[in-house]
Amino acid sequence: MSTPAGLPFLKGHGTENDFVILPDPDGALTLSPEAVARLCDRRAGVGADGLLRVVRCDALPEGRALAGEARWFMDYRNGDGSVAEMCGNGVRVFARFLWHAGLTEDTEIAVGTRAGIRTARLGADGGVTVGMGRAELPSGPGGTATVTVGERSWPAVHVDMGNPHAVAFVAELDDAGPLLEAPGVAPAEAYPHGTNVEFVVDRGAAHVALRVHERGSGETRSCGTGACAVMVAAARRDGHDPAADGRAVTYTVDVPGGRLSITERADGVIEMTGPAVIVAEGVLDPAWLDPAALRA
Ligand SMILES: N[C@@H](CCC[C@H](N)C(=O)O)C(=O)O
Repeated sequence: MSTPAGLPFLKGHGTENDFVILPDPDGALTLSPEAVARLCDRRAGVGADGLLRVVRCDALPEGRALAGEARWFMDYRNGDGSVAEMCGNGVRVFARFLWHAGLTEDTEIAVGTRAGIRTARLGADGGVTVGMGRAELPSGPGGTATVTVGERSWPAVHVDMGNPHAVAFVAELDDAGPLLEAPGVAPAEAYPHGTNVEFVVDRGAAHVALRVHERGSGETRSCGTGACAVMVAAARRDGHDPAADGRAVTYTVDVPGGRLSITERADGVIEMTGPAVIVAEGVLDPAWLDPAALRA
């Protein structure tokens, strides 16, 4: 009697924001939120903040419009199984995976995402630089918000990096407490689909540190889009606006899991550089997760 083959997977991280990577070039898998949450479960599953499904752009309805610009689509899911538009650390790990798996020979790789094309450049030192697009800072009532944890509240800046962020400058990173639940954010209408929340302190000139509570994942050790949102909020606060004054600016952003270097170029495009690591690869036991259940 032959045993059914299990599903191949990899595990990777970028500044300790960790991911289950599921190669699915032909888009044959149907990933329910429950299946994703099970895979990302840190006790009963593989364990991760999120999941990166690797699909050809032309094999996925959401990717088809991007197929002329990118071969691969990053289908990103949060640890609770919800879908998100973008994941900055994820794009670096995704690009590293494509190279690792021999799916590309290019060191500059266009990746399709729900927020559009992101281009990753693999460095010889293991670092990856990603063109993250331009930040949007909505003006008007939705441009600022109030973030609340327990009894404490802070004003926050709304920054859109393809996905939503509320950036709050605080005196100490511990001020927000253990972040066991999603911080409250008001007005709710500013974030109709929920938001990621970053707490930020200064470490020096053009150098900040953050903690993050990610929508759909909880507190994580890093968030690439969050770090970019923080960089932009800090730059505007410090009087820098490259797209307006033509002068690029670079910030160091420390996250609990490492360090990112983020530049806002004179054309307003944000570039983020940081590590991307493939940790392990293996096969899911078919007795634990029957691949047929994902191909239904
Ligand atoms: N960790 C990611 C962001 C993942 C998506 C986020 N939780 C959301 O729901 O928008 C990053 O590195 O950017």
